[in-house]
Amino acid sequence: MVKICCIGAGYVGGPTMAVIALKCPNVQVTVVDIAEPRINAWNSGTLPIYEPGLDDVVKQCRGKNLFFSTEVEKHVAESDIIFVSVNTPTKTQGLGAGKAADLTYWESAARMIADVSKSDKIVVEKSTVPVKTAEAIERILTHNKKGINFTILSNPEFLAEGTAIQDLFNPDRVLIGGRETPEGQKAINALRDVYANWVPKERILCTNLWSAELSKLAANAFLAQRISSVNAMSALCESTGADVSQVSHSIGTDSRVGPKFLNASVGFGGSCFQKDILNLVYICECNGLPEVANYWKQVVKVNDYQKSRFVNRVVSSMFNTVSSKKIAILGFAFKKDTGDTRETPAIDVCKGLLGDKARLSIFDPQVTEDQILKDLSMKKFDKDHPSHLQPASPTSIKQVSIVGDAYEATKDSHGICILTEWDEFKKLDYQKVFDSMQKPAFVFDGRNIVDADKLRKIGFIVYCIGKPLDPWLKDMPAVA
Ligand SMILES: NC(=O)c1ccc[n+]([C@@H]2O[C@H](COP(=O)([O-])OP(=O)(O)OC[C@H]3O[C@@H](n4cnc5c(N)ncnc54)[C@H](O)[C@@H]3O)[C@@H](O)[C@H]2O)c1
Ligand SMILES: O=c1ccn([C@@H]2O[C@H](COP(=O)(O)OP(=O)(O)O[C@H]3O[C@H](CO)[C@@H](O)[C@H](O)[C@H]3O)[C@@H](O)[C@H]2O)c(=O)[nH]1
Repeated sequence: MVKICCIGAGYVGGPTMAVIALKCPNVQVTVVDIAEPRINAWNSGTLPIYEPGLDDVVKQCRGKNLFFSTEVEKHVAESDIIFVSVNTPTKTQGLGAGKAADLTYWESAARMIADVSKSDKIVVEKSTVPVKTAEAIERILTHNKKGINFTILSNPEFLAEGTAIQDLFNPDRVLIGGRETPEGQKAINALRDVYANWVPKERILCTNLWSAELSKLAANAFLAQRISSVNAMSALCESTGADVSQVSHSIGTDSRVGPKFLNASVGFGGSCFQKDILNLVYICECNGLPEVANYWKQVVKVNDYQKSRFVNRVVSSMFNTVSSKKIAILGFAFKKDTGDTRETPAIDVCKGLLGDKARLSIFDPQVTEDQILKDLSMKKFDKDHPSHLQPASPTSIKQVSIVGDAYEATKDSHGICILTEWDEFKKLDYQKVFDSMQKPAFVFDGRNIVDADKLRKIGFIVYCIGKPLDPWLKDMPAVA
């Protein structure tokens, strides 16, 4: 029986390995992590991450051919294939701080693999890493060879949170990169055989190591670039009376562009896009390509601009001050169907409004009070580091309250900011909401999910990203 071990039981390691276990009953899969609470949660009835369909997959194979353990060294030593799916966050200190990937966790995993291994291993990069990382990892693995052969593969993950299970069941492609040597090709074939249990052959792409590593960064850069492009257009739409949804639709019907991933928003979030683009920028700079670096840097800059534009719109619409006004924040996760808040635009929007002395009442159906308070007190980039490096307990913030439903959040408020596209926010009784609010009552829809005309009929002043402006909003001072 092939034995797989995955180091890192996070958003990628957990779901990915659960699906491999489900689809390959003849493979034994063990997911290991140094974080004991996380492993305990994987072994309990309440999984550590919220992902539609995940509970069901885990229930079907946990205890049969899927195991979660903190005995990292033991399982690494016993396995044939080792996936490494640890964090690769943005460096916060030292050379490349604020841009380069922090490979501390990867390096310590690689050193441990080298130390405990007693038989040949295939080591698979599952984490997103800078191009050429495999070369460095190879050096670590072979520094004390003991006659063991380590073959390194790059197998980046393309799942998106909220749809992880569906993405893993039916991936657009699985990418495997390896050395162009007989050992490299043999390792590629071994991993291809695992995926071939459920992924059609033509969707398993095999490349050299550097193409696979770079393709992951390039894929995220291209995806994020689409969002920044449409968000840049949204600003122009608001100035001209064009409607960004109509513009997106018109562009997306060109089969060369395609219709997906063209929704204007308050900005993209999530643990990957910003981190991976900054990493790409750093790699370009290190390779003496400042023009290429600046091109990609602009994608992040436009995203920051979109978030501050949103805050400015809220403040300027409300007589240029939100001081002491209650603002309801509906949604804090970076997208719907996840409880993940890493790099969520809600953090920057809330901090911006707090900077103008607003009182915030925040509701998200999947994010806990502790998490929101931690996020609002944490420094940029700290969030993606393991929890033992984060503030132990959240500090309460005077102007912020976290509430249990949308009606409580909006009661007596002056304005509502919709920051996550949860389905339940589309179905609220907006007449009831309006009746309970201060007047004039504002809705700032950062996800373009409400029926704006219906809300206007009720009496709201409504702002939607990239849509023709209400007369009220047009008359307010220009937004930077
Ligand atoms: N989250 C996503 O949607 C997604 C998608 C594709 C790729 N990725 C990439 O996958 C990687 C992991 O992302 P994630 O979201 O799963 O992160 P995560 O923080 O949810 O999980 C990483 C886990 O690794 C553990 N860990 C760190 N060092 C360890 C060590 N030395 N030994 C054992 N365990 C260790 C941490 O405790 C943590 O539980 C990152 O490189 C990320 O860029 C993420
Ligand atoms: O048209 C769109 C699409 C997305 N978003 C926002 O973009 C962010 C990222 O969304 P999404 O890509 O769906 O989620 P992630 O889980 O971050 O997945 C991305 O990042 C992963 C980590 O690398 C990759 O594996 C995935 O392929 C890639 O889609 C979220 O804030 C979305 O709200 C928009 O604003 N407009």
